[in-house]
Amino acid sequence: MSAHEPAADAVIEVAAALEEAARTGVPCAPVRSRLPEGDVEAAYAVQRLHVERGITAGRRLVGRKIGLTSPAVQRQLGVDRPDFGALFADMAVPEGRSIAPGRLLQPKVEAEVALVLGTDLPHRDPTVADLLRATAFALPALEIVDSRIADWDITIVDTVADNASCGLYVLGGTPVPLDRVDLRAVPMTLTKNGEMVSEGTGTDCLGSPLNASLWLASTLAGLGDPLRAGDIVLTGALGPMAVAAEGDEFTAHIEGLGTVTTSFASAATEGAAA
Ligand SMILES: C=C/C=C(\O)C(=O)O
Repeated sequence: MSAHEPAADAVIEVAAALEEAARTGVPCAPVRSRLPEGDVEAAYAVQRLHVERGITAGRRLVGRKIGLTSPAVQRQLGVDRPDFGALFADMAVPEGRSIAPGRLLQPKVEAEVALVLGTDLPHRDPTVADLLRATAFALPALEIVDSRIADWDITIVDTVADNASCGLYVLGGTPVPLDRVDLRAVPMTLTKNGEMVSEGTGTDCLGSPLNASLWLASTLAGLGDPLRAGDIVLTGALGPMAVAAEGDEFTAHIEGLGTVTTSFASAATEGAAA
C-alpha cells in the first residue's frame, strides 16, 4: 500500500498510536478496529512505515524475525499463521548485559534458532539447498517479545502492525555451521530463574526452522525486498513464550547450538543494564 491508497490515513494513525505507546511506555488499545477488518496487508503497511521512519532516523536494519511459527504460541495468541517483523541493530542486547527496568512494556521470552546469512536469498521459490548454501552459521537466540497493545489483546492484524510484537533479542556467541546440526531435530529448553518454563524442538517451528526461513525468504522476495547477505533471521519460537519480570534470568539451551542467557535488571541492580 502506498501513502496514496485509501487506508493511508488509518495506517499513519495506527503507526502513531504504536509509536506513542513505545515512547511513553503506556500500551495502547488494540489497533485492529482502526484498520479495514482483517486487513493484514494494511497492518504490514503500518509496519513498513515504522521501518522506514526508523531507517530515516538512522537506525540500522539488520534482519527479520519470524513469528507465530509454533502451535504453542499460535494457541497462546489465538492466531493461525506466521508473520514477520524487522530487527534493528539497537534491539540487540549483548549477553551479559541486563535489560533495564522499564525498557519494555509487557515482555515475554522465547527461545529460537537464529540464522545469519552469508549470501543473498533473492528467489521467490528458494529451496532448502539455496538456504543451506546461503546460511553462514546458526546461533541460539532469545527473542524478548513485547506488545505495545494493552494486555497482549492482539489478533494477527495487531501484531503485524506492531512489528510482529518484537521487543529485543539476544544472540549466543558461538556460531555453528549448518552441516554440524540437524535443526529439525534439536530439542530446546528454556529456564526462568533455574526452572523450566518452555520446551520444544525444531519440528515445532513450522516443521523446521529451515521451513520457517524458506517461508520468510519467499515472502520477502515476493515483496521485492529479499533477505540479504549479513541478515539475521530469528526463525521463530520453538516453544511457548514465558512472561518476564524485573529480576528474572532466562537461559535457553538448544542442543547442537549451545546456550544463551539474558536477565532483566531490577531497579536496585540497574548498574550494567542496557
Ligand atoms: C508474538 C510473537 C510471536 C513470536 O515471536 C513467535 O512466535 O516466535
